[in-house]
Amino acid sequence: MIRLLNVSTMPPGTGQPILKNLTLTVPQGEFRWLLGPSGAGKSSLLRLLTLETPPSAGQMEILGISIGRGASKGTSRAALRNLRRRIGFVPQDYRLIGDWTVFDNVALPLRLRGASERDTRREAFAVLEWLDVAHLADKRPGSLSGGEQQRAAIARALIGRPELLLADEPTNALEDAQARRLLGTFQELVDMGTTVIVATHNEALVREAPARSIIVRDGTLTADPQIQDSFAIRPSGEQS
Ligand SMILES: Nc1ncnc2c1ncn2[C@@H]1O[C@H](COP(=O)(O)OP(=O)(O)OP(=O)(O)O)[C@@H](O)[C@H]1O
Repeated sequence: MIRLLNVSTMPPGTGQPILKNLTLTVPQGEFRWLLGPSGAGKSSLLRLLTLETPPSAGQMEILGISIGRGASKGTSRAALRNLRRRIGFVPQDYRLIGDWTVFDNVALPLRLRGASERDTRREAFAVLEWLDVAHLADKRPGSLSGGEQQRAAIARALIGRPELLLADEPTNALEDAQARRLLGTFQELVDMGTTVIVATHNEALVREAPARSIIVRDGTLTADPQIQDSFAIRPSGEQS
């Protein structure tokens, strides 16, 4: 469950809020598209939800944990660290560590949790295979194509079986078939009780899997005109 009540964010040096008075609830196990024009605040909202940017005002609760103003002031560091490990994030710029292999990048969330090397290998290869990049496990990210890097970043976000998955434009470097396959993965996660929020400009993808949307404009939320009951992938070829 995500709950925001009148939340604003003001990253250091900005002087004014980027996100203003956001009030929002997303129940556990639901899917939301995160939509809005370029510069509207989608990435900023995801950074708030991944706890990278603390709220500057308002109240916020993520996966049952209340996040205080200034983050570290209101919630203990240990609680924030534990909470971060329950969240999977696919950043727009992938943020793969260039000196590490794809395998080590993808394994990181499990290693941070203290998983055994055997479990880490098994899980890492399972997600790498699922995303069709297992053959690249020993390569460095710099030698991969954009789409391969994006799939490695998605694998890293999925490996810990997160309770909350946040993805920033996760299909912009993917081919259509891969993007459609990713929709299937989102569906599986939602079926398992994961909350999934995906920022995208890909209107065709949204048409293919209509769902409720969080719509951001100028740092505020606007109403979703097309309320869908639940995330549902349309059979191929069906038109809206
Ligand atoms: N750290 C920061 N300092 C100053 N301004 C920022 C910062 N982060 C974001 N902004 C500004 O906040 C606004 C929202 O940016 P954000 O990246 O969240 O938009 P977006 O909806 O994700 O855009 P896009 O679809 O192009 O990725 C923009 O005007 C951006 O310049």
